[in-house]
Formats: sequence, C-alpha cells, structure tokens
Amino acid sequence: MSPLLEVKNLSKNYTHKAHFLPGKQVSALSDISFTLARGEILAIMGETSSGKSTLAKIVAGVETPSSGDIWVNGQRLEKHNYRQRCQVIRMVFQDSDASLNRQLTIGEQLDEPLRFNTDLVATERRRRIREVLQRVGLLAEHAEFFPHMLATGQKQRVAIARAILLEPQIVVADEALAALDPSVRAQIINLLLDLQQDMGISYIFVSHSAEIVKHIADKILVLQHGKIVEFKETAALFDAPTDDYIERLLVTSGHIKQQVDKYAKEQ
Ligand SMILES: Nc1ncnc2c1ncn2[C@@H]1O[C@H](COP(=O)(O)OP(=O)(O)OP(=O)(O)O)[C@@H](O)[C@H]1O
Repeated sequence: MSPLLEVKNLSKNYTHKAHFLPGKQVSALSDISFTLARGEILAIMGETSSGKSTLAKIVAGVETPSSGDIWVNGQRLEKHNYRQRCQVIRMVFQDSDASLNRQLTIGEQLDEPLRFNTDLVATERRRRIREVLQRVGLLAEHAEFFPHMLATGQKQRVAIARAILLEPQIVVADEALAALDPSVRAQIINLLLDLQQDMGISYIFVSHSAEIVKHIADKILVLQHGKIVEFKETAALFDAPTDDYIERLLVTSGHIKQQVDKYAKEQ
C-alpha cells in the first residue's frame, strides 16, 4: 500500500531580488525525500533559514518546487491543480491575524473554500460552517463576527476551522502555535490531537519548540542548509541525538506536557 504522502527529490531555488545580488540563486531546499503515513504527526525542525517554511509551503501548494514532486495516496499532485491539492492538504499559518481578511465575517471567509471547491448549495454551506465552528470549540454565532471581535486563540481556531472545512487528509502547520500564550497553546494542541483522532488527520508541524515536538510528533525531520540531516522516530532521536546540531535543537524543559495534561483534565 502506498504511503499517504510521498515527497520525492524536492528542490527549491530562489532568485535574489536585492540590487546588490541581482539574479543570484539561493538554494532553499535540495533533494528532499520523505514519507508520511496515515494519522502520523511529523515535525520539521531546523535552525533559522534551514528551509522549514519553504518545505511546508511547497507541500501545501502555496509555493512551487524548482524540481521534484509530491504524491498523495499513490497519485501525483499536479502543480497548478489547486482544487485537487486543497481537498487533500491544507495549511495553518503562524499569524492568524494576517491570514484572516479583516473586511469579511468569519462565515464569509469560511464560505469561500466551500464555494470554490465543493458543489454545496448556500444552505448546506452554512450548515457545514456552523458544524465546523462548533467542532473547533467556537459557537455557530461566531460566523457573524469579524476577526477583530475575536481573541488570538479564537482566531487560531478559525484558521483551524478553515483548514479542516474540506476534510483534508493532511494539515500543514507552520509555527501555528508559536504566537499563542501557554494556556491557549495547550488548548489548541489538545484540539489538534482531537481532530487527529476523530478525522484521522495527519499533521506536518514546523516548530522551533522541542517541547511541543516531543509531546506530539511521531517522527522528526531535521533540516540544515536546505538538506535533510535526520529523519527518525521522535523518541529515538530524543534518546540519542545524532550530533551537536540536533542536540541543540532538542533542548526541552518539559513544561508543555504538564500544561497540555492540565488543560485536557479541565475540559
Ligand atoms: N521568497 C523568497 N525569496 C528569496 N529567498 C527566499 C524566499 N523565501 C525564503 N528564502 C530563502 O530560503 C532559505 C530558507 O528559508 P525558509 O524561510 O524556508 O527557512 P526557515 O527554516 O523556515 O527559517 P525560519 O526558521 O527563520 O522561519 C533562506 O535562505 C531564505 O532567505
């Protein structure tokens, strides 16, 4: 049986736009290959500028690769087929403020992907939006709210609602927890883990936080200068980091697990 996701030989070069380096090529990713199984959580780690966001964006279809391709359930994703891509992979960004349109209500913003990617009529779309808002711990009435009327954690819930609206198999989260305060972060982690259980979603998490990664990820992919330097089960890598670079990335204080357990009990 083919893996849920198969990334094959991805590379990405950017062309410098700065006038002192016109046309110079930057290699952001080089020959990246890995697989993700159904229901699995993969963390992407690495130092600043190692290529984490570029890889997340290419998998989610927000950025196109210079070469290589991506397969889901044994089918190659076509580069410009947005409808095909967003039925299977969706992305949650770090900055929910920037990713939400201030001029539109939450309901209008959630309606867009449904209008473009499904054949549902208006009443069915409204029902789906209400259901999804409730599924992420908001109220159906939040559909009438504008983003500025919501707290940061609620906005991140809206971003998650938008990601799961089309029932994707994979959600890519780029530092989606970094801007949240610890208690909200613990609640959002619990929500993501609940969705993994209920909907069988697989996640790719870009994270700088060893604590979060240790708590939630099944496997870790470590990037350095755009190349994979490690791809291993989380427990095995924490038990025996392969080198100093990886050891530095994995420094943790263990607070996240305590917070997540505490908020899970309170819910
Ligand atoms: N749009 C772009 N144009 C030119 N270069 C880019 C662009 N996006 C990223 N890069 C370059 O590609 C490399 C990888 O960047 P990327 O943002 O993927 O790294 P990252 O690991 O996510 O970093 P961070 O942890 O700081 O977010 C960097 O050298 C960056 O400067």
